[in-house]
Amino acid sequence: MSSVAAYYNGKAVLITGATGFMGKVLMEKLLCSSPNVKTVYILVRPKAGQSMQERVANMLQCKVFDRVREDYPNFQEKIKPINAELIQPNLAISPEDSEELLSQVNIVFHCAATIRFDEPLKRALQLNVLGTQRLIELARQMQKLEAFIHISTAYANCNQKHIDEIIYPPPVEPKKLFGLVEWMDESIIEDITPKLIGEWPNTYAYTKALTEYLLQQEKANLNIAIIRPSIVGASWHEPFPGWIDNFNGTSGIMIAAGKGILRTMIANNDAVADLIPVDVVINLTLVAGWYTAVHRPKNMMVYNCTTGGINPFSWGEMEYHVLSTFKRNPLEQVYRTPCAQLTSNYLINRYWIAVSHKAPALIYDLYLRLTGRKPRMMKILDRLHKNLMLLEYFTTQSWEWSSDNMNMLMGQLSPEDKKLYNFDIRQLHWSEYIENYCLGAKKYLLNEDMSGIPAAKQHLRKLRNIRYVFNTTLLVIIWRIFIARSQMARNIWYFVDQANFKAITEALCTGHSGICPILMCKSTD
Ligand SMILES: CCCCCCCCCCCCCCCCCCCC(=O)SCCNC(=O)CCNC(=O)[C@H](O)C(C)(C)COP(=O)(O)OP(=O)(O)OC[C@H]1O[C@@H](n2cnc3c(N)ncnc32)[C@H](O)[C@@H]1OP(=O)(O)O
Ligand SMILES: NC(=O)C1=CN([C@@H]2O[C@H](COP(=O)(O)OP(=O)(O)OC[C@H]3O[C@@H](n4cnc5c(N)ncnc54)[C@H](OP(=O)(O)O)[C@@H]3O)[C@@H](O)[C@H]2O)C=CC1
Repeated sequence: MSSVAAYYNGKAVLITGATGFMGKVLMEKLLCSSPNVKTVYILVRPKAGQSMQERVANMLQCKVFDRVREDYPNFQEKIKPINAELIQPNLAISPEDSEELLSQVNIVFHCAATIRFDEPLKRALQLNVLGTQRLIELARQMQKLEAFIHISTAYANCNQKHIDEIIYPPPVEPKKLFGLVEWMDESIIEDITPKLIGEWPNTYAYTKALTEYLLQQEKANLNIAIIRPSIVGASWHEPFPGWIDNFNGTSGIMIAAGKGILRTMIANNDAVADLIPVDVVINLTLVAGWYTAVHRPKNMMVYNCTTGGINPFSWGEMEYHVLSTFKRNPLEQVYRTPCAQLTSNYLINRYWIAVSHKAPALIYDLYLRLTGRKPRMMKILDRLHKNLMLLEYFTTQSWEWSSDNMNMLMGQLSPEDKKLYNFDIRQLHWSEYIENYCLGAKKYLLNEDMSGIPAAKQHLRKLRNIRYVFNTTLLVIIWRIFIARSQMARNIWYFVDQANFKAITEALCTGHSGICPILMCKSTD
């Protein structure tokens, strides 16, 4: 029997952020690998007019739970949702629920966070930093707690070029900012945000750095470990290849490229695209939970969970594999044929934005207007450009992360555990992974069926023909304008015309055509 799986059997586990991308995969893997886990408590808030119960019922219908549903049809009985809101005092957990958590929970996985790069600082502080502080306060009172695992990000310390598995002190004490959040007006906080976040590219990475430091300060006798994944992508193997459920980071950009909307973006072709499959992160997280609880390391362990130093992959390679996959397996009703390029030159990028993004969008929106429909392409582009601008910081630079603790953890595993909780990314074949990722985005994000590929290819052919006709018409119009305005152009045209006339007459007389069909002029032989 696997030691890690055996550890979780009979344990009560608390997960925050269980309705999110990583939380769902964590819950699924836990229930699948340790079906005798005692209880999985999940902190869930009501949202978008749905009660907590409705949200959980909907979530459990999700495809990601197909495997566990098939293997353990009663898995839902293990899940106990708790109404909670991380930005409220005491997490807004009722006294009864709180009592149950305090007496039962053995291990906490803290995944909840706002991951938006444009989150106002006040909200990011309230949720990411203060929310964690509140959870730690709760954890301190848990009588049977064995480990507390916090999910951070590999980019929390992106102001460093080489990132070790240690906690870096932030420029401001997190607790000093709590007061600010309480009394200062939101608009004033907005105004001073650039000054406060300093070298950090956004409020997300900044608050994640503050949270790591806070955990170190608040640790006391708690057994805490921090997991720092880089850019989390679709699953590699589990629960099935290519599973993804959001448009964050890479996924939205991939789809925009596949739809033919994205033609140019700022990125360094040679910079490392530090993508990590979600199942790798979750396997490492579960193993770290076991290790923290069983071995109780003296110092708080930090696990950088990245690929760049072990199995590097660049943005240039990413571009190649994404486009190649979408050419072979097109998305439905694409706007234009997928064709895009990465450039680190801002001028060239601006040029292509004007020529290849905005001009066609204006024409398309005009066409929609003329046919009585609502124009939408410029709106989509505005959103895409905003998104790209926020990601630029990450696509133009490379970082180095040490991964000694991840390697150490691997060394602790039995062959059986290594298989069951595989996080050995040396085995990852990028071309295969990216292909599955793109197909996963097609199937699970856009709900497109693979049987629609022949029709999608037909649509691509139609677009190609439209492009040929459009380009030829444009060329003729430009040439006509040129001829009308330039004597030299008229002379060339006259010369070509004469040459063609001669060639045709000769051919008619001799029965042999020496005309070059492309240039429509006589070949030189
Ligand atoms: C040239 C060939 C290209 C080949 C591919 C190359 C890929 C390059 C990718 C580069 C990626 C670099 C990523 C670096 C990231 C480093 C991150 C560090 C890792 C982390 O620790 S954190 C996790 C990452 N966090 C994020 O990624 C958050 C970034 N996003 C945001 O901050 C916000 O989403 C953003 C960008 C401000 C946009 O906000 P907004 O405009 O308000 O839109 P929403 O995201 O709220 O979405 C609203 C709504 O629309 C749906 N949606 C979003 N995108 C698409 C899409 N492309 N197609 C269809 N629908 C989309 C979205 O799901 C929402 O729907 P709802 O129903 O939920 O309302
Ligand atoms: N995705 C990525 O690329 C990376 C993610 N990470 C980290 O991994 C963790 C999980 O990320 P991911 O799953 O992608 O993020 P998601 O945005 O998919 O999930 C975030 C989760 O946090 C919950 N949450 C947000 N606000 C609150 C609140 N006020 N009260 C209670 N719960 C709340 C959300 O609940 P609700 O459904 O109610 O909104 C959701 O369950 C985060 O800590 C993130 O920083 C790290 C590196 C990369």
